[in-house]
Amino acid sequence: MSTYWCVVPAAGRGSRFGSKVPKQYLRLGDKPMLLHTLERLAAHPYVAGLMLVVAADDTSWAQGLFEVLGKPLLRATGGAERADSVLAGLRALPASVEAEDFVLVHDAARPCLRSADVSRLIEQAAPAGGGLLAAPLRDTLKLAGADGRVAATESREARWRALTPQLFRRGELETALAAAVADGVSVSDEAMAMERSGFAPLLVEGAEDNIKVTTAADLALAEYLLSKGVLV
Ligand SMILES: Nc1ccn([C@@H]2O[C@H](COP(=O)(O)OP(=O)(O)OP(=O)(O)O)[C@@H](O)[C@H]2O)c(=O)n1
Ligand SMILES: C[C@](O)(CO)[C@H](O)COP(=O)(O)O
Repeated sequence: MSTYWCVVPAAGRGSRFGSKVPKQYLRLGDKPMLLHTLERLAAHPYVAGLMLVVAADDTSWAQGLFEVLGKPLLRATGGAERADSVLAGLRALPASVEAEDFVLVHDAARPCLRSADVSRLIEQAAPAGGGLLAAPLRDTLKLAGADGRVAATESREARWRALTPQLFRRGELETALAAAVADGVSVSDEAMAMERSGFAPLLVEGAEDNIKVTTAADLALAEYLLSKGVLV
């Protein structure tokens, strides 16, 4: 069975959350959010190892982590933007990870990841050359005007919310991200970089509860979901 390294961008400051410590280090139940995320990834049989990308001034417990649930954990230093951090993580992967090997990228801020979603992503997106977990929009979509009122109702037809993990070949993703960074284009996920390079990633439906913890309300929801033991 093929196994895949996972780059985990965890070098953000959590400015929208507004906590004293970056949100990925906040406790969720019995352990920090980041450790929930790392353990859920490491527990998956398809995951070979973890490349944790932390801020240059990170002095957290994560500096002393060298393995999670028996899977190796390496570390790289992140950059100003998420794309810079992901690129740094890709470049720091072991030489044994060939350019044509697939790698996963998963946000540290998404601790509610389901094992079944990782399996589905890999099994469907690898044969397709790469792809991402995503969730189809199910609410009516409104465009806000400057006055805070509805400017328009946008079609939700064929609109999906990008999640993570995302799965691409190491070499292709490194090239695509480096090109976006060099062009000064802000790419908010790996798929966008790949799209810029002319590749059409496969959309693989993932669970709506694979939430990205951005605000305090998200943290409470993530804690509830993790406490229920339903994320399989
Ligand atoms: N320069 C950055 C920015 C973000 N991230 C990571 O990318 C993931 C998703 O980013 P986001 O939720 O936006 O986290 P923050 O950038 O920390 O949040 P904010 O935008 O509110 O500051 C997080 O795990 C975050 O740690 C990163 O590794 N490097
Ligand atoms: C990668 C991502 O989680 C997909 O939805 C999202 O783009 C990250 O955005 P952020 O602003 O860096 O949280």
